[in-house]
Amino acid sequence: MEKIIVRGGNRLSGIVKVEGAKNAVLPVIAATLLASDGKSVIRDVPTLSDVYTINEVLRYLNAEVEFNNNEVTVHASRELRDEAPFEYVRKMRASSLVMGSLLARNGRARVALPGGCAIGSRPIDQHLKGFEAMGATVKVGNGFVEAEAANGRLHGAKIYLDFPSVGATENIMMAATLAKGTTILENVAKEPEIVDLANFLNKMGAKVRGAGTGTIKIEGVDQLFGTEHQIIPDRIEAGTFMVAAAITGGNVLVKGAVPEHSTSLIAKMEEMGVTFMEEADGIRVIGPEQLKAVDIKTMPHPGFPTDMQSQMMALLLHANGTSVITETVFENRFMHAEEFRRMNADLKIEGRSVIMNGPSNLQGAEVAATDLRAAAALILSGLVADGVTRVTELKHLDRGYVNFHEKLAALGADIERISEVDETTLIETYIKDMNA
Ligand SMILES: CC(=O)N[C@H]1[C@@H](OP(=O)(O)OP(=O)(O)OC[C@H]2O[C@@H](n3ccc(=O)[nH]c3=O)[C@H](O)[C@@H]2O)O[C@H](CO)[C@@H](O)[C@@H]1O
Ligand SMILES: C=C(OP(=O)(O)O)C(=O)O
Repeated sequence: MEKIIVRGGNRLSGIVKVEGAKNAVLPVIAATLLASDGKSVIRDVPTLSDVYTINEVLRYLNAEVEFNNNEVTVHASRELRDEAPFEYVRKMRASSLVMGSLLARNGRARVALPGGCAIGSRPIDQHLKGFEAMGATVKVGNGFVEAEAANGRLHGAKIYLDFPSVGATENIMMAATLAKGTTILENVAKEPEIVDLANFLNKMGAKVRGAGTGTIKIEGVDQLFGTEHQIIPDRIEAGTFMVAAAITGGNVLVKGAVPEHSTSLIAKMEEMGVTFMEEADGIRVIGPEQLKAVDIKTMPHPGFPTDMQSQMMALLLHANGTSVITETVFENRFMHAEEFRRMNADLKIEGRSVIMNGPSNLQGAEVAATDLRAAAALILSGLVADGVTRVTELKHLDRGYVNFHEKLAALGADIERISEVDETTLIETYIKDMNA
């Protein structure tokens, strides 16, 4: 079993470079399927397990995919298969983002239902509502969603999302690019990753307007073409390193971080006493001697991002006073709270809120990551806990962070990643050797 081992107490200083955004690159790679002519070249692609998974999905669908030196190249001009099986969607929910592209390209798509995960039930009803409005017949059965466009092509429609879902906005936007007529999508997600996808689609020849606002208008075109694109920096990875600097009272330049992508996070951390300085190539973050308690409510962008909620919990546990975090985006994104409690955190869960009395006298312990952000958050707490923290279930961390422990070590953290052979494996090997 792999573990990250952190010994708390070091202040971080230096420079850390942010990777391309996971949540931008996954929909962009899914969108490359829309190009029936030419190759797409995507730059600044992070070497994350999720990227390898989406590449495998595309290969299964009959696209040619290469991934070298942070560059993904996709040729999708051959005839594509219609189906994304469960083995991929189970590994990564975002695999369901190929549905919009497949439906647009092939007029038909069959994709395994993603199901829930550690942070909530995560239905895709809003994606399906959009496809139906555009003329698709949608059937759900045997663990799959099957959608088929009448006469093989979707048509434009006016669609109002019940909630500004990131995935639904992306999936419907991709489906609408090749539809006949104009689609008007209202109450959409406004995340920077939506804008990045729209920019990519437009470079492919699509006509998408309004990304980043509450209404997106997509005029369907007859064909899309491969193009080149550089992925935006990962604002959640950047935010995680901002918290790392702040929690240790350190001084770190987060290179590549875009201030406008992290407005709500920076505002909250400033309220806590953290200093931010915009520099030519990033944001410098300076942690105070003592952090102040604040309240946080997660919201769709430009509100406070749910993907920074667990890292902020680590920071608030270290702050002076009572803080409340309210999670409004996912109904069950507090699994990490129990792990923090194992580190002696003083916190109480009340419905959708967690109340913390800080500063907690955090103690090192063995804790298990429950999702990718929880993994990062537990490591952040380990940076200031008394003694040694061991974090397990690192497969979650590898979905969203490239060389996380190495980047922290370069900033001065006492951290290593080890591979421990567990006792059962040792006994099994011993018995095998005895019998040989
Ligand atoms: C790969 C990717 O980009 N993942 C991000 C994306 O996930 P994802 O696209 O799955 O998140 P959504 O914005 O769709 O989900 C937000 C909420 O809406 C609900 N919902 C969503 C769709 C739907 O059809 N019906 C429905 O009820 C979900 O259950 C959830 O409670 O946005 C989330 C919210 O910022 C982030 O935490 C994820 O990191
Ligand atoms: C929840 C996240 O990702 P996903 O939607 O891919 O599970 C995340 O990036 O924090």
